[in-house]
Amino acid sequence: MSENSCGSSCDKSSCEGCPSKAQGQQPQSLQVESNEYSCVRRVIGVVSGKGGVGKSMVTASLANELAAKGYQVGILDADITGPSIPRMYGVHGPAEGSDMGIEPRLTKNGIKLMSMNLLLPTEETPVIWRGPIIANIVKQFWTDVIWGDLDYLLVDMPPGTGDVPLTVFQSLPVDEIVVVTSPQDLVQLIVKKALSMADQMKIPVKGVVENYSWLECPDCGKKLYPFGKSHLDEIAGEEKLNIIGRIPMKTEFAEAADAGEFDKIRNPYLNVDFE
Ligand SMILES: Nc1ncnc2c1ncn2[C@@H]1O[C@H](COP(=O)(O)OP(=O)(O)OP(=O)(O)O)[C@@H](O)[C@H]1O
Repeated sequence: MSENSCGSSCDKSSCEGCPSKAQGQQPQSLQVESNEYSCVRRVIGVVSGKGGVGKSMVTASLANELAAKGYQVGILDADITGPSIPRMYGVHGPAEGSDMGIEPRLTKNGIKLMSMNLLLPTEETPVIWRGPIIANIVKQFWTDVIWGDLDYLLVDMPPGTGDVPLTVFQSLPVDEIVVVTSPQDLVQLIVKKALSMADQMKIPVKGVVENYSWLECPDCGKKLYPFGKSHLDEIAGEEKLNIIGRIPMKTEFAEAADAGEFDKIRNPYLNVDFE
């Protein structure tokens, strides 16, 4: 595992020269600076052109696989109106703050989390805010949260290509994106929109993950394709995309997420050789 430039103890002076600092200083950039006690080596945005493809499950699976490889990993839940990451890990708020910033919460497998759900009075409280306020909260998750030393910060992006994802792309130094899709015709078109947005923002695409690729019959073991034929190979070929994984529908994934025990989940369908 490569060292990040911050060294082991992260303070203001040691963070000078860290990638997460330098990018914020680019001229004419809309990017905001990370918290002074954060040293984040790589920021990976997990996006989908639309909701309902299991983006949060894929984000958490990628985080688990990277953490299992020994990397320091964080998840910034930028899905402000539909935050689901803390619940999946059984992590509850309130997150605590100090003069230094807001402390992320830790999952049982050592992943740092920040999400709107950790700041709300109750987890059922709805977030009924307009886009600019939501986008500002996401910025604060970068500027005010004490991420410390991280090899990877995975950003669970809000679905779609609207105002909030746009601001997130512009404000955070997203190094690469992972696109999550499912095997439906309509999704193919929507993936192209997500790719086109990344292209316009000049953010490289690390690869694509297809979720809900198949379902195994519990009786005969036969593979069933409830969402129809996959178009992943076609789209990956056309767009020259790296396929990171094809994930089947598995009851254990949904059960672990519902039970707040997603830290126990390993996802052998993902290839996270990210270096
Ligand atoms: N491959 C899968 N097998 C079984 N359950 C899954 C799978 N992928 C997602 N789920 C479950 O489906 C539900 C919705 O998934 P998730 O919250 O990740 O995505 P989403 O809400 O569809 O996506 P988004 O974050 O794009 O709104 C969750 O309970 C999750 O655990």
